[in-house]
Amino acid sequence: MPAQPTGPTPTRIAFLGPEGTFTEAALHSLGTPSEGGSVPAASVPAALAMARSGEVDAAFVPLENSVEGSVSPTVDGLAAGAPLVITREAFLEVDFVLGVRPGTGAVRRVASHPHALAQTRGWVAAHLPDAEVVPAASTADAARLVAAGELDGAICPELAAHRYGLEVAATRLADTPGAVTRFVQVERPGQLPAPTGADRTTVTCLVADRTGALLDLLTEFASRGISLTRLDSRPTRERLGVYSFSVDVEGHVADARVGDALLALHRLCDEVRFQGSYPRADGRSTAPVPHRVHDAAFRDAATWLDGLRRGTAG
Ligand SMILES: O=C(O)C(=O)C[C@]1(C(=O)O)C=C[C@@H](O)C=C1
Repeated sequence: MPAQPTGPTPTRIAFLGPEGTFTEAALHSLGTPSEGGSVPAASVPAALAMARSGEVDAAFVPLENSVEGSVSPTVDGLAAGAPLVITREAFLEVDFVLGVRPGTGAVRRVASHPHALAQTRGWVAAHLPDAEVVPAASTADAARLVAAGELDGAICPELAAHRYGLEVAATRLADTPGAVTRFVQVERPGQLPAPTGADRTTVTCLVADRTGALLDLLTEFASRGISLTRLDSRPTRERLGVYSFSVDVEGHVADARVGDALLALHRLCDEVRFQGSYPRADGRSTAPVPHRVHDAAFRDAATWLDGLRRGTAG
């Protein structure tokens, strides 16, 4: 069951457009936006910029796909620039059709979003071996370009083919059936969604280029019984070999073990960027954690230390 944020619902949300993208479908899966409430953006960076400037209340963007992995423009776009925090997420199963203008003969130039091209590489090699493959800003943008006569075929959601008046020439193009993309809503920092018991926290950490830096970082989570659900290393663009780590972990910053891990990361890393605690939407609850890292264990330990410092306990 999709989890809902507890803060005020944003009224205007920019999404990776144009109309007909998987991103739009995922946004609508969370509830029908009010009239004019969802605003198409030309790219992920454009959607994030609109949220940062206040032109919209939030941006809705793809973050990771079960077959192709992370969506780099989103991971990188959240790691740099004014802070944005994730407030909710959605999952959508993605499959693709080949959209063509009615009456099209040979498909010489076929386009889609790079993530979609990567997920249909095998199908294209088998069925359109001679076609030129062209990257597009999104799957729906590819459909729009085909409708405008600039390309012959779009690898896109069925909805986008219909939206741009294309004929569906082939279905089920995904090389790996059942692929799922995870989308996130990001907003300027404000009130956090309340903990639900099945939450996720996202942080990006910059650590000095030294032996064991990643191991040290992971140890802070492992030693507190915190499970990771995503780990990305991304170049900082300074020089070869310097990376930042973007991680999703189970739990909410309000949970003692997660808060304590973030304190440790703050001491350990050159920079820690908190990118939100929010309900997870995959319906999975947090893996059971040992008693030693329950909130009560942290409270007990703090009381004990306080007693030592006051000289009232031994
Ligand atoms: O182009 C779209 O329709 C998108 O929503 C983007 C996107 C992505 O970035 O991964 C979303 C899901 C699919 O994996 C392919 C493309």
